[in-house]
Amino acid sequence: MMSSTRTAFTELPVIDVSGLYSDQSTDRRAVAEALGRAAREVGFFYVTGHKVEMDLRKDLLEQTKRFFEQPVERKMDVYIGKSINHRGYVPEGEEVMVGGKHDRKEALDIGLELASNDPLVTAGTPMVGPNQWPDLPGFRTDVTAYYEAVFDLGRRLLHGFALALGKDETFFDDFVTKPPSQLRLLHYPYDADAEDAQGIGAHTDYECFTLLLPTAPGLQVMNGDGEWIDVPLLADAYVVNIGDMMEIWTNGAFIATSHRVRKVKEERYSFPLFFACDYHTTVAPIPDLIGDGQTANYDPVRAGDHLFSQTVQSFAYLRDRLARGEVTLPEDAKALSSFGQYARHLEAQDE
Ligand SMILES: O=C(O)CCC(=O)C(=O)O
Ligand SMILES: [Fe+2]
Repeated sequence: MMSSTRTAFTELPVIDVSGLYSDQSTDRRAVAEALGRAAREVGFFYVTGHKVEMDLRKDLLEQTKRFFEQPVERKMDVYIGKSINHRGYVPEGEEVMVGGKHDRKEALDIGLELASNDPLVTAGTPMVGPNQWPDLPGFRTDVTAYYEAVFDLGRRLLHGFALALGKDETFFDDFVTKPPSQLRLLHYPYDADAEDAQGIGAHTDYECFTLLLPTAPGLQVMNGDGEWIDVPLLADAYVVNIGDMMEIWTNGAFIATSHRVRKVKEERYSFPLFFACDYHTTVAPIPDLIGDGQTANYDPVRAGDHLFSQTVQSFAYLRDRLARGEVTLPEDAKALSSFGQYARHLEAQDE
Protein backbone atom coordinates (compact mmCIF):
# COMPACT_ATOMS: atom_id res chain seq x y z
CA MET A 1 0.00 0.00 0.00
CA MET A 2 1.20 3.48 -0.81
CA SER A 3 0.76 5.78 2.08
CA SER A 4 2.60 8.79 3.35
CA THR A 5 3.81 9.15 6.86
CA ARG A 6 3.47 12.80 7.78
CA THR A 7 6.42 12.79 10.12
CA ALA A 8 7.46 15.35 12.71
CA PHE A 9 10.82 15.77 10.96
CA THR A 10 13.24 18.35 12.35
CA GLU A 11 15.67 18.48 9.44
CA LEU A 12 15.64 17.72 5.75
CA PRO A 13 17.19 14.59 4.23
CA VAL A 14 20.22 15.11 1.96
CA ILE A 15 20.24 13.04 -1.23
CA ASP A 16 23.30 12.66 -3.44
CA VAL A 17 21.79 12.32 -6.91
CA SER A 18 25.02 11.70 -8.83
CA GLY A 19 23.75 8.16 -9.49
CA LEU A 20 20.97 9.64 -11.67
CA TYR A 21 23.68 10.56 -14.21
CA SER A 22 25.00 6.99 -14.31
CA ASP A 23 24.33 4.67 -17.24
CA GLN A 24 23.92 1.79 -14.77
CA SER A 25 20.26 1.39 -13.90
CA THR A 26 21.16 0.04 -10.43
CA ASP A 27 22.77 3.40 -9.63
CA ARG A 28 19.68 5.29 -10.77
CA ARG A 29 17.41 2.97 -8.80
CA ALA A 30 19.40 3.48 -5.62
CA VAL A 31 18.87 7.25 -5.88
CA ALA A 32 15.21 6.75 -6.78
CA GLU A 33 14.66 4.78 -3.60
CA ALA A 34 16.05 7.62 -1.49
CA LEU A 35 13.97 10.16 -3.44
CA GLY A 36 10.82 8.11 -2.83
CA ARG A 37 11.46 7.85 0.89
CA ALA A 38 12.08 11.58 1.26
CA ALA A 39 9.04 12.46 -0.87
CA ARG A 40 6.81 10.27 1.30
CA GLU A 41 8.17 11.15 4.72
CA VAL A 42 9.04 14.83 4.34
CA GLY A 43 8.19 16.19 0.89
CA PHE A 44 11.30 18.42 1.06
CA PHE A 45 14.98 17.49 0.71
CA TYR A 46 18.42 18.71 -0.29
CA VAL A 47 19.92 17.47 -3.54
CA THR A 48 23.70 17.26 -3.88
CA GLY A 49 25.84 15.67 -6.59
CA HIS A 50 23.95 17.45 -9.39
CA LYS A 51 25.68 18.73 -12.51
CA VAL A 52 24.38 22.28 -12.74
CA GLU A 53 27.69 24.06 -13.21
CA MET A 54 28.89 26.66 -10.74
CA ASP A 55 29.53 29.17 -13.57
CA LEU A 56 25.92 29.04 -14.68
CA ARG A 57 24.73 29.62 -11.13
CA LYS A 58 27.20 32.49 -10.66
CA ASP A 59 26.14 34.20 -13.89
CA LEU A 60 22.49 33.82 -12.94
CA LEU A 61 23.08 35.52 -9.59
CA GLU A 62 25.09 38.35 -11.15
CA GLN A 63 22.46 39.04 -13.80
CA THR A 64 19.75 38.93 -11.16
CA LYS A 65 21.56 41.45 -8.96
CA ARG A 66 22.01 43.75 -11.95
CA PHE A 67 18.33 43.54 -12.76
CA PHE A 68 17.06 44.29 -9.25
CA GLU A 69 19.61 47.09 -8.67
CA GLN A 70 17.92 49.14 -11.40
CA PRO A 71 15.48 51.92 -10.53
CA VAL A 72 11.93 50.67 -10.21
CA GLU A 73 10.86 52.52 -13.42
CA ARG A 74 13.34 50.42 -15.42
CA LYS A 75 12.11 47.23 -13.81
CA MET A 76 8.53 48.26 -14.56
CA ASP A 77 9.45 48.30 -18.27
CA VAL A 78 8.90 44.55 -18.06
CA TYR A 79 6.02 44.66 -15.52
CA ILE A 80 4.18 41.33 -15.41
CA GLY A 81 0.87 43.17 -15.84
CA LYS A 82 1.93 44.04 -19.41
CA SER A 83 2.14 40.36 -20.30
CA ILE A 84 -0.72 38.14 -21.39
CA ASN A 85 1.13 34.97 -20.39
CA HIS A 86 2.32 35.92 -16.91
CA ARG A 87 5.95 36.82 -17.50
CA GLY A 88 7.91 39.73 -16.15
CA TYR A 89 8.62 41.88 -13.12
CA VAL A 90 6.59 41.33 -9.96
CA PRO A 91 6.95 44.38 -7.69
CA GLU A 92 6.59 44.16 -3.93
CA GLY A 93 2.96 43.73 -2.88
CA GLU A 94 1.82 42.35 -6.26
CA GLU A 95 1.57 38.71 -5.16
CA VAL A 96 -0.47 38.07 -2.03
CA MET A 97 -0.62 34.59 -0.49
CA VAL A 98 -3.41 33.29 1.71
CA GLY A 99 -3.88 35.52 4.78
CA GLY A 100 -3.34 38.72 2.80
CA LYS A 101 -0.13 39.75 4.53
CA HIS A 102 2.35 41.87 2.57
CA ASP A 103 5.42 39.96 1.30
CA ARG A 104 8.81 41.74 1.36
CA LYS A 105 9.97 40.42 -1.97
CA GLU A 106 10.20 41.27 -5.66
CA ALA A 107 10.56 38.82 -8.53
CA LEU A 108 11.19 38.40 -12.21
CA ASP A 109 9.14 35.54 -13.62
CA ILE A 110 10.69 33.76 -16.61
CA GLY A 111 9.39 30.64 -18.32
CA LEU A 112 9.96 28.28 -21.20
CA GLU A 113 10.29 30.56 -24.23
CA LEU A 114 7.57 29.75 -26.78
CA ALA A 115 7.15 31.85 -29.93
CA SER A 116 3.91 33.81 -30.33
CA ASN A 117 3.01 31.63 -33.31
CA ASP A 118 3.41 28.36 -31.41
CA PRO A 119 0.07 26.49 -31.66
CA LEU A 120 -0.19 26.33 -27.87
CA VAL A 121 0.13 30.12 -27.73
CA THR A 122 -2.19 30.92 -30.67
CA ALA A 123 -4.81 28.69 -28.98
CA GLY A 124 -4.82 31.21 -26.13
CA THR A 125 -3.41 28.82 -23.50
CA PRO A 126 -2.70 30.85 -20.34
CA MET A 127 0.81 30.95 -18.85
CA VAL A 128 2.71 29.96 -22.03
CA GLY A 129 4.46 32.08 -24.66
CA PRO A 130 7.35 34.52 -24.94
CA ASN A 131 9.20 36.08 -22.02
CA GLN A 132 9.62 39.78 -21.36
CA TRP A 133 13.41 40.05 -21.34
CA PRO A 134 15.06 43.02 -19.60
CA ASP A 135 17.32 45.10 -21.81
CA LEU A 136 20.60 44.09 -20.08
CA PRO A 137 23.61 42.70 -21.97
CA GLY A 138 23.93 38.92 -21.69
CA PHE A 139 20.85 38.63 -19.48
CA ARG A 140 18.78 36.48 -21.78
CA THR A 141 21.70 34.19 -22.71
CA ASP A 142 22.79 33.60 -19.12
CA VAL A 143 19.31 33.06 -17.72
CA THR A 144 18.37 30.74 -20.59
CA ALA A 145 21.54 28.68 -20.09
CA TYR A 146 20.70 28.28 -16.41
CA TYR A 147 17.07 27.42 -17.20
CA GLU A 148 18.13 24.61 -19.50
CA ALA A 149 20.64 23.19 -17.02
CA VAL A 150 18.25 23.16 -14.06
CA PHE A 151 15.50 21.76 -16.27
CA ASP A 152 17.79 18.87 -17.21
CA LEU A 153 18.25 18.12 -13.51
CA GLY A 154 14.46 18.30 -13.13
CA ARG A 155 14.00 15.77 -15.93
CA ARG A 156 16.38 13.36 -14.15
CA LEU A 157 14.47 13.79 -10.89
CA LEU A 158 11.22 13.13 -12.76
CA HIS A 159 12.69 9.84 -13.94
CA GLY A 160 13.79 9.07 -10.39
CA PHE A 161 10.30 9.74 -9.02
CA ALA A 162 8.81 7.46 -11.69
CA LEU A 163 11.15 4.64 -10.62
CA ALA A 164 10.34 5.31 -6.98
CA LEU A 165 6.68 4.76 -7.82
CA GLY A 166 7.39 1.41 -9.47
CA LYS A 167 7.01 2.79 -13.01
CA ASP A 168 9.31 3.01 -16.01
CA GLU A 169 11.66 5.96 -15.87
CA THR A 170 9.88 7.62 -18.76
CA PHE A 171 6.39 7.17 -17.30
CA PHE A 172 5.73 10.92 -16.90
CA ASP A 173 7.63 12.10 -20.01
CA ASP A 174 4.62 12.40 -22.31
CA PHE A 175 3.12 14.90 -19.86
CA VAL A 176 6.19 17.15 -19.95
CA THR A 177 6.73 18.46 -23.49
CA LYS A 178 6.06 22.24 -23.35
CA PRO A 179 5.32 22.79 -19.69
CA PRO A 180 4.55 26.21 -18.17
CA SER A 181 7.58 25.78 -15.91
CA GLN A 182 8.56 29.06 -14.38
CA LEU A 183 11.97 30.09 -13.21
CA ARG A 184 11.57 32.86 -10.64
CA LEU A 185 14.38 35.23 -9.85
CA LEU A 186 13.49 36.32 -6.33
CA HIS A 187 14.93 39.18 -4.31
CA TYR A 188 14.16 39.66 -0.63
CA PRO A 189 15.59 43.05 0.38
CA TYR A 190 16.97 43.44 3.88
CA ASP A 191 15.17 46.08 5.90
CA ALA A 192 16.21 46.38 9.55
CA ASP A 193 13.10 48.45 10.31
CA ALA A 194 10.57 46.01 8.93
CA GLU A 195 9.88 44.24 12.22
CA ASP A 196 7.54 41.33 11.44
CA ALA A 197 7.48 41.52 7.67
CA GLN A 198 7.44 38.10 6.02
CA GLY A 199 9.48 37.16 2.96
CA ILE A 200 6.83 34.97 1.39
CA GLY A 201 3.62 33.72 3.01
CA ALA A 202 2.85 30.03 3.66
CA HIS A 203 1.92 28.03 0.57
CA THR A 204 2.55 24.82 -1.32
CA ASP A 205 3.85 24.91 -4.89
CA TYR A 206 1.27 24.28 -7.60
CA GLU A 207 3.31 22.14 -10.01
CA CYS A 208 4.92 18.66 -9.87
CA PHE A 209 7.98 19.63 -7.84
CA THR A 210 10.34 22.56 -7.38
CA LEU A 211 14.13 22.89 -7.59
CA LEU A 212 15.17 25.81 -5.45
CA LEU A 213 18.57 27.47 -5.33
CA PRO A 214 18.72 29.86 -2.33
CA THR A 215 21.59 32.22 -1.43
CA ALA A 216 20.81 32.68 2.26
CA PRO A 217 18.76 31.07 5.04
CA GLY A 218 15.17 32.15 5.68
CA LEU A 219 13.14 29.26 4.24
CA GLN A 220 11.00 27.27 6.65
CA VAL A 221 8.92 24.16 6.03
CA MET A 222 6.06 22.77 8.10
CA ASN A 223 6.37 19.28 9.51
CA GLY A 224 3.61 16.78 10.24
CA ASP A 225 3.05 18.31 13.67
CA GLY A 226 2.48 21.78 12.25
CA GLU A 227 5.84 23.14 13.44
CA TRP A 228 7.96 25.41 11.26
CA ILE A 229 11.41 23.89 10.66
CA ASP A 230 14.34 26.03 9.45
CA VAL A 231 16.06 25.07 6.21
CA PRO A 232 19.72 26.11 6.65
CA LEU A 233 21.83 26.85 3.62
CA LEU A 234 23.78 23.85 2.33
CA ALA A 235 26.53 24.92 -0.08
CA ASP A 236 25.96 23.91 -3.72
CA ALA A 237 22.79 21.99 -2.87
CA TYR A 238 19.33 22.36 -4.34
CA VAL A 239 16.30 22.28 -2.11
CA VAL A 240 13.65 20.16 -3.79
CA ASN A 241 10.03 19.99 -2.74
CA ILE A 242 6.98 18.08 -3.90
CA GLY A 243 4.17 20.17 -5.41
CA ASP A 244 0.41 19.72 -5.62
CA MET A 245 0.42 17.68 -8.88
CA MET A 246 2.74 14.96 -7.53
CA GLU A 247 0.61 14.79 -4.38
CA ILE A 248 -2.47 14.14 -6.52
CA TRP A 249 -0.79 11.63 -8.88
CA THR A 250 0.42 9.61 -5.87
CA ASN A 251 -2.94 9.89 -4.09
CA GLY A 252 -1.23 11.70 -1.24
CA ALA A 253 1.74 9.34 -0.83
CA PHE A 254 4.12 12.14 -1.84
CA ILE A 255 3.49 15.26 0.21
CA ALA A 256 3.24 18.84 -1.05
CA THR A 257 4.83 20.43 1.98
CA SER A 258 3.82 23.93 3.11
CA HIS A 259 6.66 26.41 3.29
CA ARG A 260 7.35 30.12 3.76
CA VAL A 261 10.18 32.62 3.99
CA ARG A 262 10.20 34.56 7.22
CA LYS A 263 11.75 37.99 7.72
CA VAL A 264 15.24 37.79 6.27
CA LYS A 265 18.32 38.81 8.27
CA GLU A 266 20.36 39.68 5.21
CA GLU A 267 19.80 40.50 1.58
CA ARG A 268 18.56 37.31 -0.02
CA TYR A 269 18.12 35.97 -3.55
CA SER A 270 16.58 32.66 -4.45
CA PHE A 271 15.75 30.81 -7.64
CA PRO A 272 12.90 28.31 -7.76
CA LEU A 273 12.34 26.34 -10.97
CA PHE A 274 8.79 25.03 -10.83
CA PHE A 275 8.84 21.74 -12.71
CA ALA A 276 5.37 21.58 -14.23
CA CYS A 277 3.60 19.18 -16.54
CA ASP A 278 1.91 20.36 -19.74
CA TYR A 279 -1.05 22.71 -19.35
CA HIS A 280 -3.62 20.24 -20.65
CA THR A 281 -2.51 17.26 -18.54
CA THR A 282 -5.34 15.78 -16.51
CA VAL A 283 -3.85 14.83 -13.19
CA ALA A 284 -5.65 12.23 -11.09
CA PRO A 285 -4.47 9.56 -8.65
CA ILE A 286 -2.69 6.86 -10.69
CA PRO A 287 -4.99 3.82 -10.29
CA ASP A 288 -2.40 1.31 -9.13
CA LEU A 289 -1.01 3.79 -6.60
CA ILE A 290 -4.33 3.76 -4.79
CA GLY A 291 -3.89 1.17 -2.05
CA ASP A 292 -6.07 -1.91 -1.75
CA GLY A 293 -9.39 -1.05 -0.19
CA GLN A 294 -8.65 2.67 -0.55
CA THR A 295 -10.33 5.22 -2.76
CA ALA A 296 -8.99 8.20 -4.66
CA ASN A 297 -8.43 11.06 -2.23
CA TYR A 298 -8.42 13.69 -5.01
CA ASP A 299 -10.64 14.68 -7.91
CA PRO A 300 -8.92 14.98 -11.27
CA VAL A 301 -7.62 18.46 -12.13
CA ARG A 302 -6.22 19.94 -15.28
CA ALA A 303 -2.66 20.86 -14.30
CA GLY A 304 -2.67 24.23 -16.07
CA ASP A 305 -6.08 25.15 -14.68
CA HIS A 306 -4.79 24.61 -11.17
CA LEU A 307 -1.66 26.68 -11.79
CA PHE A 308 -3.65 29.42 -13.50
CA SER A 309 -6.42 29.58 -10.90
CA GLN A 310 -3.98 29.77 -8.00
CA THR A 311 -2.04 32.46 -9.87
CA VAL A 312 -5.15 34.51 -10.68
CA GLN A 313 -6.17 34.45 -7.04
CA SER A 314 -2.80 35.61 -5.74
CA PHE A 315 -1.64 38.31 -8.21
CA ALA A 316 -3.15 41.79 -7.95
CA TYR A 317 -3.07 42.53 -11.70
CA LEU A 318 -4.88 39.25 -12.44
CA ARG A 319 -7.47 39.84 -9.74
CA ASP A 320 -8.13 43.19 -11.45
CA ARG A 321 -8.48 41.44 -14.81
CA LEU A 322 -10.85 38.96 -13.17
CA ALA A 323 -12.94 41.79 -11.72
CA ARG A 324 -13.09 43.44 -15.17
CA GLY A 325 -14.14 40.13 -16.75
CA GLU A 326 -10.99 39.92 -18.89
CA VAL A 327 -10.05 36.53 -17.47
CA THR A 328 -12.22 33.85 -15.92
CA LEU A 329 -11.37 31.31 -13.25
CA PRO A 330 -11.45 27.69 -14.39
CA GLU A 331 -14.69 26.07 -13.22
CA ASP A 332 -13.37 23.87 -10.44
CA ALA A 333 -10.76 26.34 -9.17
CA LYS A 334 -9.62 25.51 -5.66
CA ALA A 335 -9.21 28.18 -3.03
CA LEU A 336 -5.65 29.22 -2.18
CA SER A 337 -3.83 26.95 0.25
CA SER A 338 -5.92 23.82 -0.34
CA PHE A 339 -2.87 21.55 -0.08
CA GLY A 340 -0.18 21.03 2.53
CA GLN A 341 0.01 20.76 6.28
CA TYR A 342 -0.61 24.48 6.62
CA ALA A 343 -4.19 23.96 5.52
CA ARG A 344 -4.39 21.12 8.04
CA HIS A 345 -2.84 23.07 10.86
CA LEU A 346 -4.46 26.44 10.48
CA GLU A 347 -4.09 27.02 14.19
CA ALA A 348 -0.36 27.39 13.60
CA GLN A 349 -1.04 30.40 11.38
CA ASP A 350 0.73 33.64 12.26
CA GLU A 351 2.46 32.21 15.28
O1 LIG B 1 12.72 31.93 -1.59
C1 LIG B 1 12.51 30.78 -1.18
O2 LIG B 1 13.34 30.19 -0.49
C2 LIG B 1 11.21 30.09 -1.46
C3 LIG B 1 10.39 30.70 -2.56
C4 LIG B 1 9.10 29.97 -2.77
O3 LIG B 1 8.68 29.19 -1.96
C5 LIG B 1 8.31 30.16 -4.01
O4 LIG B 1 8.63 31.09 -4.78
O5 LIG B 1 7.37 29.38 -4.24
FE1 LIG C 1 7.19 27.90 -2.87
